[in-house]
Amino acid sequence: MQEILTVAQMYEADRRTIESGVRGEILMENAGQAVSDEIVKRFSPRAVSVLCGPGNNGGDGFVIARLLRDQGWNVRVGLLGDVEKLAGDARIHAEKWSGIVERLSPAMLVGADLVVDCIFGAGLSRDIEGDLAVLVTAINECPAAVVAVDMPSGTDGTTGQIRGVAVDADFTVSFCRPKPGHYLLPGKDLCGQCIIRDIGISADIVGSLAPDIFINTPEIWESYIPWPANSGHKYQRGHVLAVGGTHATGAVRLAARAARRAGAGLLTVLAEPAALSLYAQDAPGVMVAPMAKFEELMQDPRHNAVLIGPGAGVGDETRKRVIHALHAARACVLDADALTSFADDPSTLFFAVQGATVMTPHEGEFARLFDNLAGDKLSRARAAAKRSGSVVILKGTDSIVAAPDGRAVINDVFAPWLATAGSGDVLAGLVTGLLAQGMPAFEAAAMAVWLHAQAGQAFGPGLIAEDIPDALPGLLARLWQRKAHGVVM
Ligand SMILES: NC(=O)C1=CN([C@@H]2O[C@H](COP(=O)(O)OP(=O)(O)OC[C@H]3O[C@@H](n4cnc5c(N)ncnc54)[C@H](OP(=O)(O)O)[C@@H]3O)[C@@H](O)[C@H]2O)[C@@H](O)CC1
Ligand SMILES: Nc1ncnc2c1ncn2[C@@H]1O[C@H](COP(=O)(O)OP(=O)(O)O)[C@@H](O)[C@H]1O
Ligand SMILES: [K+]
Repeated sequence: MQEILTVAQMYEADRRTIESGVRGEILMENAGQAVSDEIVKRFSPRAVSVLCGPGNNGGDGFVIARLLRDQGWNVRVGLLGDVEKLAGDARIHAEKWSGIVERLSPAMLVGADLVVDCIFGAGLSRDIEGDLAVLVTAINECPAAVVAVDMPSGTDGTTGQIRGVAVDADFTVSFCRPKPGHYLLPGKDLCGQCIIRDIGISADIVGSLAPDIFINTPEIWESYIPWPANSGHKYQRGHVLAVGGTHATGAVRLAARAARRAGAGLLTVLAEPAALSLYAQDAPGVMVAPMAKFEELMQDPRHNAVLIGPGAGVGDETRKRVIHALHAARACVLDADALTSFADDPSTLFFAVQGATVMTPHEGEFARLFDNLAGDKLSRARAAAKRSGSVVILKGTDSIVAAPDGRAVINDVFAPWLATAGSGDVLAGLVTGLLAQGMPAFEAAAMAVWLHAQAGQAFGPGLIAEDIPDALPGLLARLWQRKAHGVVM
């Protein structure tokens, strides 16, 4: 599992490592070595300016400068403040640098082919302002390639937010484990390629911090995938009830296809008489029933998963069905209109949550339901999961899946092609299809986000929502191969 550590956890890992007998000076040497290795891998010797701040991020810079100069590079070093004011490991390494230390200013960029940003890392504590802001803007405007150490200066490691201004790096080398800010926007974009290097902090020490944020990889959920048994039949793969709207019928048709592709054994769309034939004619494998039968069908325990929201319409009818499904303790996926219908009274919705429930808001829907939650995306998603008692998928490029018990994953797959109408409906269907087969809510939500992102990335330009369900068999086959034969993805 690829753990993500908050900045506070990273400092604690550092502290415990030093307490266990590894000197901080060595960790800093290892950090500088890791960055200089990554630089040398990518560039031939050239004019490099290493820009150092007043803390340990700057200390890393002095190590990088020394190691590059030892390999024949033409290195300039600039420092914010005086060497005499540096403390601890940064001071030790600054004193090992025998070259000139210039004042940190945009003049450092003149003639540089490569800039190493060691101004601020994890210790960024306020907005970058004044002359420093001018310097950061100059870094972003100069033609040199930019390597950020730990974090692009100005990007908050925990939130990914810009504090004033931030360096826009070509690549970022960080240490031990990534921080949320490496994956949350805009941090993710500012990092460029993100490389995480070991610097001597053990896996045991990382484990002792009980990390509960992870990158969304198959290791998180693959052991929960409900693969059908050889002796299985369709009723063991769950029966989805999908509440279809009368007007925007495409939404549930997309969701239904995704739920079936995800493996749901049966799926029935409920709709008003005016729309019933549209759903019936859409795909031969879909069953339909009149909406008037909703409550009756809900009495049959075989109808074990319910999708409400895409194209459902905002209002009383949708509210009633949501509450009914939640009270019946069915696995529920609530999306779009099912969420917006509770904008005026979210606590009634949260109070009704009992069984496996997944809410899939985009930022707009999220704001309607959780209007007083502020802060970064990860914290808001986690707080929303706690408050609602449901698994929350807060969608976007950096989709978060958060569980009420505190676990969270962040999507790390770039797939901008997914920003297309109907793509969220497909995601909701995918989650429902997995829940119907008995997959636990957090794992089902995380797997659905992964499949969705992988499908988007694999299909690439030209993707429309209809393509996503049809990309699933290939991805599922890869997961199956991985289980059956240990094939690496
Ligand atoms: N385990 C690991 O990962 C390891 C990490 N290591 C490295 O250590 C780095 C963390 O070092 P760090 O704690 O010294 O913090 P750092 O980022 O240098 O900044 C603090 C300084 O900046 C100042 N300052 C802050 N914001 C400011 C602003 N807006 N405008 C102006 N000033 C501002 C702040 O001032 P203060 O708030 O105290 O007034 C303080 O002086 C980490 O990123 C990694 O590179 C490795 O060496 C080894 C192992
Ligand atoms: N730039 C992007 N990169 C990756 N995924 C994206 C991007 N923009 C949107 N998505 C994904 O596409 C889906 C869009 O959902 P939503 O906004 O509900 O659309 P719709 O209502 O049209 O179906 C979400 O799963 C979201 O995570
Ligand atoms: K930095």
